[in-house]
Amino acid sequence: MEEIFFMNSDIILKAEDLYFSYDDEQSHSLNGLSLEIKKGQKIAFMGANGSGKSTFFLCCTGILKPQKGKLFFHNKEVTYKKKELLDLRSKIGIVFQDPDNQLFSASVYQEISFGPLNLGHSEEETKKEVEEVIDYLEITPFRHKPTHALSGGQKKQVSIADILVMKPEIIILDEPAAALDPKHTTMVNHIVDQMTQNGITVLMATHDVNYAYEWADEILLFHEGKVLMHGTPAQVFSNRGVLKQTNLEPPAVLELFESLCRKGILKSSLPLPKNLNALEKYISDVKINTHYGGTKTVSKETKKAILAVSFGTSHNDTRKITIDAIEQDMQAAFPDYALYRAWTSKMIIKKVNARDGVHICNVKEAMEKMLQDGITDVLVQPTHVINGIENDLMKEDALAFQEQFHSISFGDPLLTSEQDNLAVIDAITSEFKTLTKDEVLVLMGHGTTHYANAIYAALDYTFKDKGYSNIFLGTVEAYPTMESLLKMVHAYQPKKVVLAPFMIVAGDHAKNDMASDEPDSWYSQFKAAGYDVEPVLKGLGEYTGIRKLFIEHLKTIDC
Ligand SMILES: Nc1ncnc2c1ncn2[C@@H]1O[C@H](COP(=O)(O)OP(=O)(O)OP(=O)(O)O)[C@@H](O)[C@H]1O
Repeated sequence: MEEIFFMNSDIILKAEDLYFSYDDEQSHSLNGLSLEIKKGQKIAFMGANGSGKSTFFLCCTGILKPQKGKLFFHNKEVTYKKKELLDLRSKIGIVFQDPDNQLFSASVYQEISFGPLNLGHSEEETKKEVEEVIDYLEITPFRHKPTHALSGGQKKQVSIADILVMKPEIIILDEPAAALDPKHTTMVNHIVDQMTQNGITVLMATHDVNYAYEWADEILLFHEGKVLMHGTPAQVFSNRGVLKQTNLEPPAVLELFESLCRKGILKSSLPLPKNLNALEKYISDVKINTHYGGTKTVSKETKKAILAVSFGTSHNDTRKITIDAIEQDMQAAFPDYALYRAWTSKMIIKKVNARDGVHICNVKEAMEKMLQDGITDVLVQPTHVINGIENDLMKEDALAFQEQFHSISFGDPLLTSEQDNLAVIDAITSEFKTLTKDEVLVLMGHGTTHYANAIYAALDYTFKDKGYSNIFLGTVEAYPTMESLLKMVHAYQPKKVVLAPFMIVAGDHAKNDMASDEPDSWYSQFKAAGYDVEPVLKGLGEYTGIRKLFIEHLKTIDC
């Protein structure tokens, strides 16, 4: 019986623990590979030579059969039975790196018509399909040449035509620009763009970091036959550790952007530029405009708004005294501005909607709402703690509306400058004035894989530098970890540990990971280490000093 699994309907292709060996299991070219591909996405497969990308592609099209593991296409397990393979190959097409491995007919027409005829299409149908693709891929000028007499670029066009004529759902391109000159590379890239616009899912193996960074929705980084990391191009290319491990360099535009930030020419709080044009725009905005973003011609009437962007929380108790309180302070400080709210966590928005019937806008929806309300100038103030992934994505979403507003300006997240760090230390120490020398305060930050995570360890250091040797800052998801905190607290030898969230709200993490009785909560772990432990369920949004700092960030951009 066919095995049908429940999966997210967006997932078109899924690999589960695939193993493949070319040499009777002496070595594994696929080594427990698992991945999921969403429909309509542009996925770049990257990684060192020999990391298994092509082997995976050959398994997807049934040219190779994995020795272990499962592959699903549209939720259905690929069984590699002969009958099924023909159908699979008409839906998942592969364009090989070397066209000579693909083209085997004498003429261009014969070559492109082979697939449809093989699928049983009539001569007439096939002719129509082939002519369409010849026209679409601009093959007409060399359509009468024998295939062996074509140039490398022309052969590539024909090998793409071979696949496109089958109207596949997924196209796999194995280094499509390899050995092509810049003109033909641009042409192939253009064809790829058209394919994705037409809803085809494109999987592309490439070593071109600059192209992948700009083109892909997601990068899958292969290493030794499995996926080492996957994520948006910004997430993957910000992780220098994994790039080094997979022999990749960061894209030039990112290196240049970081260098300009280090020199103080650009603010590192800007979203990562997607390409050289975006970077150029940042640079030209520096000269002419302290804001960047809005390009719409100034209208006589301006209508200003603040968009307060938070991660969000499903805990109404903490929301009222943190996010709501911050927004109330913003409104009080800027009475002439309309105030809008957006949250960035899709999961929380969904949860609140289902539970309370309340719809909270995401950033895009809030921008659309402001447009409808006739807002011309927007100050976007995140309540994010650090300049991490959430903040970058939020800016990308807001800037998608760049052309429709006169100006869009962004306030910095909580911890952006040296002064911010000192102000946050002040806000926290005034909140915990009664802390004695026998007691330590351990703060729980969120933590992220983004390089901005370094701020947590830096702030922990600054607490000590400013004389607060009994205040420690760790994170629930990254470094500094609970393990480091236990060591550091142990070295201090306190009588009591006070725990508090270093997050805007005292929500799930504070209630569960920090303060609950669960054996792996921070409360239980410090308790088990022999300390008297007092959790304080107070989000940073409740601290007057923290709310004040967000208002100052807003005032900095309102000029
Ligand atoms: N036909 C083959 N016979 C034996 N071993 C092979 C064969 N093809 C690939 N391999 C081995 O399988 C491993 C994975 O190779 P694969 O071609 O899948 O990597 P890749 O990530 O596509 O590399 P590249 O970036 O160089 O195209 C390598 O160790 C390679 O030597």
